[in-house]
Amino acid sequence: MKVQLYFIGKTKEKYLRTGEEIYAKRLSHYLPVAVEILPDIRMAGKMSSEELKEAEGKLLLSRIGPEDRLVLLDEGGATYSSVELSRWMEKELQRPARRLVFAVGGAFGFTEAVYARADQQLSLSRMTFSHQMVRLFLLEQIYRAMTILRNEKYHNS
Ligand SMILES: C[S@@+](CC[C@H](N)C(=O)[O-])C[C@H]1O[C@@H](n2cnc3c(N)ncnc32)[C@H](O)[C@@H]1O
Repeated sequence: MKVQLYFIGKTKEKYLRTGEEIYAKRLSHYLPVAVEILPDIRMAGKMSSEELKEAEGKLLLSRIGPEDRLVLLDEGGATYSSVELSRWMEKELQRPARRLVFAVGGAFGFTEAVYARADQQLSLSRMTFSHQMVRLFLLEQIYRAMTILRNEKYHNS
């Protein structure tokens, strides 16, 4: 099954972009994976945080098909150890869904409409990270999960 990641707006920091590219490339050796950066909303500076969130949410939902499995990255979501995440991935990849879609929210998170469409929420920690850092952490954790499933050396504990 194809794995799709949606990130809202360009990653501004080069050190994070470089890391994302490295892990997306590594991951592509294990899975058909695509990362799409949803374009920054025009006139965002003139919008309230609610308006911006609404516009970002509509853009994200326009990309999601009825047969997609949508997993939102959210600090309030389910937490797993890396080994548990690998087992979770294994199960997810066996589902009949068209794509396994991970979405990282913008700076203000997701709207209720996006939460309502989601099939699951996944937390990387109870702590809040910047939306741009989460992208790199997510890619690294999916990559780590795939190496665990293949019994490869990357994961050491
Ligand atoms: C700065 S956070 C927004 C936090 C804010 N509490 C909210 O949801 O309204 C931006 C995005 O980063 C992601 N994020 C931040 N910390 C995370 C964590 N610990 N686990 C999973 N995703 C996280 C989520 O996708 C979130 O929507």
